[in-house]
Amino acid sequence: MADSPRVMGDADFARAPLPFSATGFAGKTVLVSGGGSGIGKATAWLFARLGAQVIVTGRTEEKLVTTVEAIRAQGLLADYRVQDIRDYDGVATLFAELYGEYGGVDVLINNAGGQFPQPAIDFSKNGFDAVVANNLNGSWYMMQHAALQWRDSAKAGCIVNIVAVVPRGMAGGAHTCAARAGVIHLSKTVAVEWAEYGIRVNCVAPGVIFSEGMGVYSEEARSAFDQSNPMRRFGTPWDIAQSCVFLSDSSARFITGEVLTVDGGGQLWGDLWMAGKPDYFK
Ligand SMILES: CCC/C=C/C(=O)SCCNC(=O)CCNC(=O)[C@H](O)C(C)(C)COP(=O)([O-])OP(=O)([O-])OC[C@H]1O[C@@H](n2cnc3c(N)ncnc32)[C@H](O)[C@@H]1OP(=O)([O-])[O-]
Ligand SMILES: NC(=O)C1=CN([C@@H]2O[C@H](COP(=O)(O)OP(=O)(O)OC[C@H]3O[C@@H](n4cnc5c(N)ncnc54)[C@H](OP(=O)(O)O)[C@@H]3O)[C@@H](O)[C@H]2O)C=CC1
Repeated sequence: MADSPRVMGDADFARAPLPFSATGFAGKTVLVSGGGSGIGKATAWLFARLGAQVIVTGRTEEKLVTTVEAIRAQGLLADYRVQDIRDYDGVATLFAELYGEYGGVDVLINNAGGQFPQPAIDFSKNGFDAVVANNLNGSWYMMQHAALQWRDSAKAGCIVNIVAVVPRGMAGGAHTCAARAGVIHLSKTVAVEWAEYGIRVNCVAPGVIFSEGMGVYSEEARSAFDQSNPMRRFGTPWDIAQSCVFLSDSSARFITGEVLTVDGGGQLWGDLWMAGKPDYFK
């Protein structure tokens, strides 16, 4: 049971922890999946600059090494592990190793993922399965192993799942839309189940963010992306990194089960076709 509430006053406000203080994450270990590029790389950098020991994971060692070396060159703390998030046993081993080496992680930024653009009617079985395995199953394996470690070591924890803006669907990305909706509702559910362990679970839904990942899309589709929100521009990986820090810091200590949409208003105005707009809709 939580302590009885007490009205905060001047003395409390003078001392309450500041979010985004330059050393706010000192002594914390932050695991960022997909940290070798784009949003994950930016997020690893920001946590490292705020004092955290960051660990980046992904499938391609070269990208992880480049990220870790650049962060270390600034005198900051970074390490990497090669891991495919779709490998359940590998994810279990990753968390066991990090527990042995770093005493576990404090924050999981579940960012690894992606998809290919294609009209849903043309999906092959393997194509659909690969995207769901990547974004839903893989994200879940990471969430569950983080939570198991926190529960078993009686330690609080925080998860931020990077999803996508799915309330209106996502034309040309039905597979990823299904998977991300799954992650959002997994998050809302375990935010309740895991509150008793001191674990907060939130999502960040990025709109169009200009990252290395944009290379997955055709020039025709990509050239319309920046017109899919009322700000009429792309967001940056740094925009998403800051949202991840907000949700992981004391700024969000009373926030769980939430989806923070960071899309320049795209969910309210404009349309996005991941595989290009069919003539019928022009
Ligand atoms: C715009 C705003 C919204 C979001 C933006 C972002 O997310 S930006 C970030 C964007 N960043 C990323 O997305 C990066 C991460 N993305 C990825 O790694 C891949 O997209 C992945 C999720 C498919 C990984 O799957 P994997 O390693 O398991 O791949 P695999 O090679 O083993 O293939 C498995 C099946 O998928 C099929 N298939 C694959 N490509 C295509 C295609 N273009 N077309 C059709 N089908 C395709 C492939 O043919 C096979 O089926 P088959 O032939 O056996 O029937
Ligand atoms: N950019 C955008 O506009 C948007 C992005 N997103 C999501 O944000 C996240 C980051 O995307 P972004 O930075 O833009 O693009 P990137 O393609 O640069 O990032 C995806 C990262 O995830 C890693 N990854 C992919 N699959 C796996 C896997 N199975 N196991 C481990 N690592 C994996 C990739 O590394 P490697 O291939 O080496 O494993 C890569 O570093 C993704 O989930 C993406 O779908 C959502 C909405 C919009």
